[in-house]
Amino acid sequence: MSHHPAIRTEGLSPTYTGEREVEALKDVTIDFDRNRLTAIIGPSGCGKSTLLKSLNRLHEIQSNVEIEGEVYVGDEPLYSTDRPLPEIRKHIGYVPQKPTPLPLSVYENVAYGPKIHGDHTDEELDAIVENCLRKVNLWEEVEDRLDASGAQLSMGQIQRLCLARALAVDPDVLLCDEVTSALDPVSAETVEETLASLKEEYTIVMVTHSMEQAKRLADEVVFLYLGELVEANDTRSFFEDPSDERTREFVSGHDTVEFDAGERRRDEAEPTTSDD
Ligand SMILES: Nc1ncnc2c1ncn2[C@@H]1O[C@H](COP(=O)(O)OP(=O)(O)OP(=O)(O)O)[C@@H](O)[C@H]1O
Repeated sequence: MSHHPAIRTEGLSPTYTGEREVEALKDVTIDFDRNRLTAIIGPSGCGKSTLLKSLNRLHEIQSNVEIEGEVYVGDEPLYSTDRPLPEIRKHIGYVPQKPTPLPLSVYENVAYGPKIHGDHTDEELDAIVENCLRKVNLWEEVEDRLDASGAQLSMGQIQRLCLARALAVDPDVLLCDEVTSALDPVSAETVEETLASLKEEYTIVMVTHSMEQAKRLADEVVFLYLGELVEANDTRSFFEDPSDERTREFVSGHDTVEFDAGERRRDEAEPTTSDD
């Protein structure tokens, strides 16, 4: 347990309400340490996306969800609060799986958030855009086409543009939902390198289906199984000396477990809406 987590959950139990109720997470209490990259892994349907989205109340946009428990961003509660949601969300950037630029220029994709959230001069905006594009190692590739449409970039460049867009409002925490899974191997590697450098400055929580990626990038690993937090540990201990039998099984032959758990979940409930 960290003494100064950037973000933490306490007894978090989100339930999707609909024709059939699904308790997607069961009483999950976890700290996400500052300036660390935490990978959330586990079989299909175990609640990875739900946990990630609970960390900035994103699932509320798409689904009927009832939340028990709380998320704290620093000391501030995310759920039992009167503060406007956009103000809280500003501290928690979210990057989805599918690289999706806004239908705007490269420059405006990054400037969009700061323009909404603050009162900046043109010079300040220029500096924010350049700084964020440099942080994601994209500046040199796009500095001569800042006015071109963001959609004209390659998929790997777009994903780094999305990261730059998330950084532009100066968040503390970055939530990354399988951000390399839609990319070719070379682009995925570039995005991984970017994440590795960003964790020096930000707290990153990342969902991944790739154990190898978790091993390469993560400082901490969180393993979920059927909505339960089974094990959370530093990456090395997690993979070399897992303490729970389910973790051992997953680490040594995760494909089988993934199939079984996915089937069980699908039997339990059919989601009414997709969250992907
Ligand atoms: N919008 C929804 N409505 C109802 N149930 C949902 C909804 N979204 C997810 N669920 C259910 O909640 C549980 C957790 O889903 P979640 O998407 O968080 O898992 P996951 O680990 O991210 O899965 P995957 O690896 O397949 O993306 C599953 O049983 C799923 O069917």
